[in-house]
Amino acid sequence: MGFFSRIKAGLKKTGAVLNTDIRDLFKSEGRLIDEEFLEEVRGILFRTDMGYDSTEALVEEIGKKLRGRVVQLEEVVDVLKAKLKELMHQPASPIEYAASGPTVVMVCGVNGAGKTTSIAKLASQFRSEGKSVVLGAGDTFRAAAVQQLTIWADRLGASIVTAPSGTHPATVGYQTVEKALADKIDVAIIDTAGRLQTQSDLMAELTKIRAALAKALPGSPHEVLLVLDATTGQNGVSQASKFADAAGCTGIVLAKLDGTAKGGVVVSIRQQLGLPVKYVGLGESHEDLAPFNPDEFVDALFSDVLAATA
Ligand SMILES: Nc1nc2c(ncn2[C@@H]2O[C@H](COP(=O)(O)OP(=O)(O)OP(=O)(O)O)[C@@H](O)[C@H]2O)c(=O)[nH]1
Repeated sequence: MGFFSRIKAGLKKTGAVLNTDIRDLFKSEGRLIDEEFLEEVRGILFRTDMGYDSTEALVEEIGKKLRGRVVQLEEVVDVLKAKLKELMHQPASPIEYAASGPTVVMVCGVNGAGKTTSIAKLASQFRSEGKSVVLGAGDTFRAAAVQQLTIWADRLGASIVTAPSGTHPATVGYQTVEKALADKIDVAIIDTAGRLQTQSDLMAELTKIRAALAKALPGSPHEVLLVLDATTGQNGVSQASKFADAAGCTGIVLAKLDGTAKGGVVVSIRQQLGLPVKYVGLGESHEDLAPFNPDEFVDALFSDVLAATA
């Protein structure tokens, strides 16, 4: 499946809410765009977890372009799509590769967000591009996490650096980058233990891990990816701001987008934090990761609404 059909399948739940509800606004021949209509659209957009600012920006745009006119569904959808694309615009390349030497990617997030799965997916993607990969098992608290990552490394043909339980994760990060340098490995992906954004000591630890990577290879980490569970909707936005402060996040991997009707949170993250969504997780297999492309995301989100009226 190409990106479009995969993301369309992944966005089924969000799309269902959005498309059915918007279509329902147009039961008769066209609809007058007045305050009542705008209020109804506001409610629908809000339910997809787009957040206050994005919802207001979209409603305002519809008002500005169409207020006082009787229009068809397509015209409203066109305005929504154009504005959404504008709100989410971001650089095309998901990963900022190092100019030379290994590219170092640090991965963080709350417990159960989908970090390990996302690391496996990223490793799989890099391997399919012919890149060599080393994983750093930085979750030294949980033996199971190390085990799981080791299984993925074997399966995907990646190297792995592990350390005895209780080793400081910054040490594992440092050693992983050292190995990448020594063995001329293209990409080092450093796992970190899950933590809550309210645990200030653990958040400070992220700053230390980051510093250790920079010490092992100045200029690294090249990417610090925060894995967010899309099903948490707006909660993800507050998580992201804390992680961004502590770890200097460069982008988001939005996991579990397939399991939620809250896919609109993508818009909110971009708007409120300025952080690009770099990848989306669309299932549990190591192949279920897609680089995020805002234009295709928007087209996929609204594809059913137009198909139904075609
Ligand atoms: N449907 C779906 N499930 C996912 C996705 N990503 C991860 N999962 C599932 O979410 C659960 C948690 O994923 P993990 O990768 O173990 O999460 P983690 O953040 O590493 O967890 P901790 O190490 O406990 O902090 C697992 O059951 C995964 O299979 C996704 O994109 N879609």
